[in-house]
Amino acid sequence: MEAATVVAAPIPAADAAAKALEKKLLDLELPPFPAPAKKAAAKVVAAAPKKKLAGGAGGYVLEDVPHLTDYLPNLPSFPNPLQNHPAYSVVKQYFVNADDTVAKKIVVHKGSARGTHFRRAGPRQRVFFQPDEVSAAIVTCGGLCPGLNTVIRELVCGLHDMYGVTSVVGIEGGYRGFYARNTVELTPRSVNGIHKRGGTVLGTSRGGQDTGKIVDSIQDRGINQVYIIGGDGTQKGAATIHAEVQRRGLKCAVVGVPKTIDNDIAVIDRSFGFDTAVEEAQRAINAAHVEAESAENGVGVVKLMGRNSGFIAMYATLASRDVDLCLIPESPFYLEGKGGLLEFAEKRLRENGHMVIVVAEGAGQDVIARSMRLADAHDASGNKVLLDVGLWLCAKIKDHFKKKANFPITLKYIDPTYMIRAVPSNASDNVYCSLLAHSAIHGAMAGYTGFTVAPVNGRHAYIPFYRITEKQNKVVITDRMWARVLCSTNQPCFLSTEDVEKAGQDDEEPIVPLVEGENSLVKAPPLLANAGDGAALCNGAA
Ligand SMILES: Nc1ncnc2c1ncn2[C@@H]1O[C@H](COP(=O)(O)OP(=O)(O)OP(=O)(O)O)[C@@H](O)[C@H]1O
Ligand SMILES: O=P(O)(O)OC[C@H]1O[C@](O)(CO)[C@@H](O)[C@@H]1O
Ligand SMILES: [Mg+2]
Repeated sequence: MEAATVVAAPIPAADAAAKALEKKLLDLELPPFPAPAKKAAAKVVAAAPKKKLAGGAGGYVLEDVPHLTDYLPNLPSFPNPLQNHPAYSVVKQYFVNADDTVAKKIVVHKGSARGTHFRRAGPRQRVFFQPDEVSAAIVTCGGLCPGLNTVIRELVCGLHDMYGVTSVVGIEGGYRGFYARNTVELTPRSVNGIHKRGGTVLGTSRGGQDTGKIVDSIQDRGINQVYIIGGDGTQKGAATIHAEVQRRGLKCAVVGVPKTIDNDIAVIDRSFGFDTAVEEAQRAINAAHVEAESAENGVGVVKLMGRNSGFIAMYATLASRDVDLCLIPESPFYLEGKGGLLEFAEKRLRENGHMVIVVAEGAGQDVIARSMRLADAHDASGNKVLLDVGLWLCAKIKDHFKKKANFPITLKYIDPTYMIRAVPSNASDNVYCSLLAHSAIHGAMAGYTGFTVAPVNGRHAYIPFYRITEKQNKVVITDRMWARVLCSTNQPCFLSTEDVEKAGQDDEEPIVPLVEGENSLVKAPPLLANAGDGAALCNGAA
């Protein structure tokens, strides 16, 4: 049977790109590998994070967030209007205790230190803004993510319904909208129903982060609460805005709401929209499976988002159970030779007659760059522009089987990357977004600033910006979750002992020494073979 490639919209452009890529791959006269282009210098003021740490008994550490009174000591406070709110006044213990904190690590050992804690999110007895004094602004930055509109809606409605705030504006088109665009008035009426739509009603962008101009705009417009919804880059920008607001002595709370479809923000449990994205990815995987099953030696390849972190691919694989091979940025792989991807594909096709491959867009970038000898390119925010691993992989697989006698394959490529992030959020993400927005509002009203709000071990917490931005959240390939994936797909793990050691170096928590029969297997199995040998960690397991 003839091998075929199906690429999702826009079909003509993608088809042309696929052909061009295939031609490049097969071209042996490659130009010399050029020096990587220098990353464009970010036009931002570097934030100097001032850590607010407090110690306690038993190795307890509170990594606290800034408060407006840190630099405006004489700010008056007022009773929280929620005390008289018909809905909330009947709730027993509605206000959180002043010293409630949330533990970062909840699995502890007898005698281990209590460790890092964050300030618990929620309404306080006293607030530092009168409702009619608040002038709030909301901005969305970076890529799209299901749930952006829900967060916007709940910020507007929450400010209005809980605290009686009526002055809320939207900043259009991301950070640059602060100084390049007019604001748009947001009312409960104007945002009603937007949670049923994908995208962001405010628009978004990358680049254009000019801290000086943004804070000028905040100051000129008299904005005193800024809600900044965005990913790791956005939160770094928010940190610089907060630093500048504080330097100018403005009474303005700067609040980050973490958004990332890739789930690459550290510390937090998961990001909003992630659930929806995984659910949507199932539809593409199902389609790939149906196509693959219906053809002789059918191969379905699905590319999912995940620039540096392969969480969507990992969870979509685990949820689907139809996937034979999951490739993520954190786990290097190789194609040729014993234990390589092509050998595995051949084996799986001989056994099952079809296979499904899920590949995160950031997987295998080094391998592709080497084979194509391409230079690095970056987007307006300084993020690396990725090479299309999906098209590359399809070309390699097709090429491999073309050379095999009596082994025709039918390959279908599905690229739903933008489809999974453009959909509206599902029910559980909608609830999550609402709580997130409410926690953000309570924090700002209580005078906290310079923080990101998110669940940590199931409890909402206020986390200092530096904690969120110092490191990206990545799939730990030496962790149980990735082992579960390997066990479910029975794919090779491709790792050398060196790779495993390197992966272990990033582990944040010290590894507890293994005690045979307690926290380790009684008899350690031969874990991994050398690269090139490629024996799977979980091959043969159920
Ligand atoms: N180090 C930084 N300091 C200040 N601003 C930054 C920094 N990195 C990125 N930004 C700004 O933050 C905004 C969003 O950044 P970026 O495009 O990287 O998306 P993101 O917030 O990381 O979201 P995602 O990656 O999930 O799409 C851009 O306007 C960008 O200029
Ligand atoms: O094409 P855009 O809008 O720059 O976004 C693509 C990137 O945005 C994300 O969705 C979020 O960072 C990544 O998964 C993806 O690489
Ligand atoms: Mg990012």
